[in-house]
This record gives sequence, structure tokens and C-alpha cells, in this order.
Amino acid sequence: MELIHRNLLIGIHDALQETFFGERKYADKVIERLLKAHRQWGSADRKVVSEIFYNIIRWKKRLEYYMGENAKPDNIYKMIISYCLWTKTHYKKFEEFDGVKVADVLVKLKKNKVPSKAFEYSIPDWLVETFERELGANWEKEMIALNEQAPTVLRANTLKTSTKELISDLRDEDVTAFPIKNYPDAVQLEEKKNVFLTTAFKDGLFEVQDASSQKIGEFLDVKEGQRVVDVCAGAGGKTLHLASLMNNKGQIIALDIYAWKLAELKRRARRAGAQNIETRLIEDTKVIKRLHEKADRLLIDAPCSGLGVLKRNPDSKWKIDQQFLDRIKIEQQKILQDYSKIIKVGGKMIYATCSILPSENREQVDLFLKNNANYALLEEKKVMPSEGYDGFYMALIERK
Ligand SMILES: C[S@@+](CC[C@H](N)C(=O)[O-])C[C@H]1O[C@@H](n2cnc3c(N)ncnc32)[C@H](O)[C@@H]1O
Repeated sequence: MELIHRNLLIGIHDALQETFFGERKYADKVIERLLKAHRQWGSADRKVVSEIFYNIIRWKKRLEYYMGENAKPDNIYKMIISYCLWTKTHYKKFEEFDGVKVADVLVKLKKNKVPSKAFEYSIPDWLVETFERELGANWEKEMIALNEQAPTVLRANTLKTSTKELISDLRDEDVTAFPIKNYPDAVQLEEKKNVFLTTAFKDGLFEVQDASSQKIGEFLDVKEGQRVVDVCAGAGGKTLHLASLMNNKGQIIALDIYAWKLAELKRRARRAGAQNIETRLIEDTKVIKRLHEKADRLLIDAPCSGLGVLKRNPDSKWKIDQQFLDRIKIEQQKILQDYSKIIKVGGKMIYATCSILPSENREQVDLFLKNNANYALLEEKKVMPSEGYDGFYMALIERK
């Protein structure tokens, strides 16, 4: 990897500045816009830009130590040069780097030591405490995994194709992919590629969906002809999977509190040829009450800290804090309590999060079960980041 084009450097700089200091700017959206605005960049340039951009977000705190100051809107070039020095990325001495005291950074790097675990793993101090408290001795193993780059995994849309056919179609478009054992619809890319440009994507043959996330759809044990409600559907990553598992038969009602997410879900459903999905916006409590005892299956893919998916969204760790965690846990319990009434007696539901903290997962389920004797936990799965893919939690619960 080398950084030898000035326009790439400026692009990385502006994107980092926006992600770190813009209000509610998410890294994936920022980089998507940047790459769209520079269609002239070739695939090698895009790779350089996204890799350095994401790595600097991931290693922000550690880089702050090397540069001897916290990130500020006017010292992002210093952070980029510190990154290049640390990772031995070859770079040109652009004028943007003028005034940066490289020698000071090199002195710190030479010591080969950082003062605390928070610097070592590049996470906020409060998060070190939270991980230690919640995960015990295993937390460092998981944190090492969370600092790695996520592989790109696709889900073959079985309404239109199979993993085998998809792999072959992708090969025709110069994308090499392979199946993953024990993940029936998953296909992993050999190397990162912009798969959204492929004809296979435009034809709805796949969605980008992490392997662990695909486990949730399977775990819900849906059957053709059932009524399935997905209450935190967002833009429908899991809704679309459910539609293909149900072979387009039966009904899926997808809800969320944001209309724009449901609009995106509808667009994706059209591309995927998923015809059994109806979207409903949660505008008031009546929307939920009307569904009480109406569903055979219910998916609660609850809003959470996102601490299981830091490989993919490393900026989350800079955007959340202990107060956010406390608030989201109250919200999760309320969602469980209110939405669980949607399943029929004898029906099943999943409570899932992309967090690895027991306090967002099993402890939420235990509290819910303590207050609702007519529900029982059938099975749970904890997928940890050290297993290779995203960290997820899922609990299968039955209404007795
Ligand atoms: C983990 S995300 C869902 C991801 C989605 N299921 C997927 O697979 O792509 C959680 C979703 O819950 C929604 N949400 C937040 N609070 C909610 C609430 N009180 N009721 C319903 N949905 C809510 C958010 O807008 C977000 O889309």
C-alpha cells in the first residue's frame, strides 16, 4: 500500500474530518459519497482510500498517542502521516504535511510501547472497563478480532439463484468468491471489490450480509405460508432473507420507526423479487396493538451498541458512550416487553442484537422472562467476533 497521489490524500483527509467532526456522519456513508464523487478513481485507488480511511478510524486513539495530541479538525494530516509512519506505508512528502514534526512521531514509535490497554486497542477508556466487566478475561481476544478488517460476505438470493450459480456469475464479472461451510446461502469474496457495480447485484442475485447476520434468519425457523413480523426491520437486511427462506409464500410485515429505512427496504425488495413483504411505519402504539397475537414468528433485531460489528463500523466506538449504553438498554427492554405481544400463543420470536455485551443480550432476556412467565427461552446463540465474522446474539423464545 502506498499513498502517492495528492487527490487521494485530500479525499481521505476530508472524509476523516467529516466522520470525526460532522454531526451524525457515519463512516460508511461518508466513504460511499466520497467514492461516488470520484468515479475517475480506479479500483486500486479506491482500495487505498478506503483501507487508509477505515484503518485511521479504527486506530484513532493509538495514532493520537503517536502524534502527541487528540484529533482536531486542523490536525488530520498529522494523523495521516502518523498512520503512514506506523504502518510503514510509503507516502510522498505532500505540501499538506508541511510543518508536521515527523521526528517526534518517530521517537514515540521507536519506544514500541503504549501507556494503556485503551491506547493499545484504540478504544475509549470507558469501553475498556465495560469490556473487562462484561466479558472477563476473554475481552482482549475479542478486541483483537474487532480491530481486524471484516471480510465481505454476500447472501445468495435463493428466490433467484443458488450459491453455486452466484459464484459462477460473479466469476464472469471478475469477482472471485467461495461458499462458507455451515452457512447455506453465504458466499465470501476472495478480496474486497465494489460488488454493487456488478450485473449480478443489479439483477438482485445477492445482498451484502455478514455470515453471522444470516444465522438469525435461519434461527427463526420460518415456514412457507406463515405470518412473520419483523419489528425493527430497518432497511431490511434480515427481512429479505426471511422472504427468501419463505420462498415468497406467506406474509412478512416489516416495521420501523423511520420511513426512509422502510423506503429503502421496499427498493431492495423489488430488486430481490421479494413479493410477500408489507412495510408499516411505527407512528404510534396503535400500529403495534393492531398486531397483538397475530404473528407465527416475530423478529426483534433490536437497536444496540453495535459493539459486535466494530470490524465493519469502527466509528461506532467513538460515537457511543456509557450514557448511550444505559439509554439503549432501557429501550431494548421496552421493545421486548411491548412487541413480544405480537406473537400468537405457541409462536416463536427471536431477540437479537449485534452486540457482544451480556447486559444487552442474555441479561435482557432474563429480565424479560422474569416478568413474563408465559414466555420461555428455547435456545440461544452467541457468535463472537473471534470466530471470524461479526459478533451477534440471538435468543429463540416461545410464547407458551
Ligand atoms: C439493528 S437495526 C435493524 C437492522 C435490520 N433488521 C437489518 O437486518 O438490516 C435496529 C433497527 O431498529 C429501529 N428502531 C429503533 N428504535 C425502534 C423502536 N422503538 N421500534 C422499532 N424499531 C426501532 C432502528 O431504526 C433500526 O433500523
